[in-house]
Amino acid sequence: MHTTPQIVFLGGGNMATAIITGMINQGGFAPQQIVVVEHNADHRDHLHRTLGVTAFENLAAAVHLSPDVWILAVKPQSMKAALAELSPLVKADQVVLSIAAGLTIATLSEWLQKHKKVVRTMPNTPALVGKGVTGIYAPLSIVSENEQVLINQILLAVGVNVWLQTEAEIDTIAAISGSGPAYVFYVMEHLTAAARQLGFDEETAKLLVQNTFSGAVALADASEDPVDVLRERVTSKGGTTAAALAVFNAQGIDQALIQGTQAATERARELAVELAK
Ligand SMILES: NC(=O)C1=CN([C@@H]2O[C@H](COP(=O)(O)OP(=O)(O)OC[C@H]3O[C@@H](n4cnc5c(N)ncnc54)[C@H](O)[C@@H]3O)[C@@H](O)[C@H]2O)C=CC1
Ligand SMILES: O=C(O)[C@@H]1CCC=N1
Repeated sequence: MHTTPQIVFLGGGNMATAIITGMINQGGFAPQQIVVVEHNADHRDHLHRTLGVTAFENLAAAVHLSPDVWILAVKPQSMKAALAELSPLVKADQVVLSIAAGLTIATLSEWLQKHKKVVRTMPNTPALVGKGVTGIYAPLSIVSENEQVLINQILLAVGVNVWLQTEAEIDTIAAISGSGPAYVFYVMEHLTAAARQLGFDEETAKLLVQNTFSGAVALADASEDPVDVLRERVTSKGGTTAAALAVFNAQGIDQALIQGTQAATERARELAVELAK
């Protein structure tokens, strides 16, 4: 590994930009340590202008690069074509870290001419504001301790990391924290609609819901009590909250959450097969 690690991103869209922003603004990385290969000129300009990183249009312009870590940040559907170009440039001692949903280590390794040091991660979109959760699966026998430290440092720049023991856990973490922001937005969306039905205008409904969510999360963060205790504290006996919760329970919302996350896990497994083609 270089004394000052070098990182190359393949793809410089939303997620790569979020990670690079975190690496430079919070993670202690210098712009000189990072290069991006990105087809889109606007994305390249943005990365160069705002963060000072070098951005190349394609891998042909980047053949001289020899990074410690390649980060795969293109969409899953673009990955096969991207790896066909990348494959000849990857050396055995370099880590290839994927943030793409659904593509297994076996598939990525296959597309990289059996490259061994492949690490798989499952980020989530709050990474865009530095509050992400990233699941990381790195086969520990083939990724050194120094490499693990570097991977941890890169992803800590956009939130918290959870190191997983098996690759199968990437699918279950996808069902919780990967897709989870969508579940939260779903509840926010429908609570906003409920507020509209009760007569609030759009702006007030949004304000009520947004601040109720951020306030409740801040309270849970600040409190040592678990969320069920916090919930009970809001719920007066025979009061309004109890009336609402009785309906939620009767509708089986608790069970729906379990079944929904099971469906997400199953879909992740199916996607792995579909995307491998
Ligand atoms: N768990 C989750 O919620 C999330 C996971 N992800 C994963 O992150 C990855 C990136 O997603 P986004 O940043 O949202 O996508 P994006 O579309 O914003 O960025 C991808 C970029 O790759 C570029 N690109 C495509 N092929 C290329 C190639 N061969 N060489 C160079 N550049 C190329 C495109 O021009 C584009 O700017 C995806 O694989 C996705 O699965 C992203 C967001 C959230
Ligand atoms: O919906 C998806 O398939 C991806 C994985 C986790 C979040 N988005």
